[in-house]
Amino acid sequence: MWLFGSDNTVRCHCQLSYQQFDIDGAECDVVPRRPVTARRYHSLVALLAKRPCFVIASLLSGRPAHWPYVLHHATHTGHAAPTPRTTLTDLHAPERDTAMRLIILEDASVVADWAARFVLQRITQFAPGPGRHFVLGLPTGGTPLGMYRRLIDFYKEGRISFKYVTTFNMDEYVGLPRDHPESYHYYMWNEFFKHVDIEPSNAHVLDGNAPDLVAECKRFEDLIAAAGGVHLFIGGIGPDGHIAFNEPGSSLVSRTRVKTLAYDTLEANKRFFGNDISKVPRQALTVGVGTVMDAKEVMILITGAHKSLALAKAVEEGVNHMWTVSAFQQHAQALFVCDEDATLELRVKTVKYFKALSEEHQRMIAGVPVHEQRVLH
Ligand SMILES: O=P(O)(O)OC[C@H]1O[C@](O)(CO)[C@@H](O)[C@@H]1O
Repeated sequence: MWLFGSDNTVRCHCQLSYQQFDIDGAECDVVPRRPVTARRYHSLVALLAKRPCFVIASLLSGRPAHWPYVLHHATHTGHAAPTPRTTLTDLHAPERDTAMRLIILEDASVVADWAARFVLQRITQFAPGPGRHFVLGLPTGGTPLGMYRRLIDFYKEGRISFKYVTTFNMDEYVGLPRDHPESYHYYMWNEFFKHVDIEPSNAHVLDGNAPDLVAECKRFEDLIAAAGGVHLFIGGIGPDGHIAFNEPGSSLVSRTRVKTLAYDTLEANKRFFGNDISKVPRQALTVGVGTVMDAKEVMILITGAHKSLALAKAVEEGVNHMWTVSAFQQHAQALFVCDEDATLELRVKTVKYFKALSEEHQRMIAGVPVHEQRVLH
């Protein structure tokens, strides 16, 4: 057995490694640069037990040069060890197809409906129950409102339950009272939580009034880890391409922290504060790009012409910390779900390409088992 670990770390001896580690057959330790979650550790161990050859786990999302991998030598299973001919493509192969999918729908209401159906499918197929919670990351803002309304409809129709769902919200303003109509606590409770059967103790929103904001951010990360990580993180973006409140220039491996909001964000959000920019809180607590990247799957909702430049930067240009949502090009399972208006700055060929896949995209909300959903990118 070549794998050693504890709840918090994974370390293995291997014959193959990547980039900064010795390559060419020399045994070496591969130590992730940060702890892995207990859930990831356990699922890795489970995979090692099942797979005949070897398994690679990406432990830190981001640019390939920063991805440490755990390579499993198959000695303990009695199968052949991987050979040094393993290609970079093999090293990047995830459990399922890797795909950045752009799903282009008619308008904002169709986006809301599609997103809600996607959540319905994911939760239903996961079959949550006691001791088996589906973990959902949630956004606020105008864009996801329609999705929440559809989810409430599904709940009322008896098609979905949130009893065994744990949620983590992306962000919260600093210093805004919890009962302020623009606080994200207030928003989540009024727009969603109070209408469904979620246990309030399972619905986590950062506390922007905590006496120690840094400790609050750490507590939030710890809670996510204790929940076993996020299955599906849903996000919204700002017109400047920020995800959650990861403003332009944020680190693409950032974690939950305090952020000072950019002028563009204050401008964009003043509509919620009587169009008075001075009333918009200057700071927020936000999950980091790295926090969202850790989710198994990410769905980003983008509607309206005012987000079209951000969408183009997100999917057509390179990964760039000035458009933090572009980081999700490198996520193994990222969906950008947008309306026609948001495609205005995209190239015609980009739009045509992704629209040609729309039949496959529809399968994602049609009850087709996840493992049968192959997008031929
Ligand atoms: O959907 P809207 O109203 O454009 O708001 C999006 C905003 O919400 C956020 O998700 C903040 O919570 C940001 O990403 C963005 O500023």
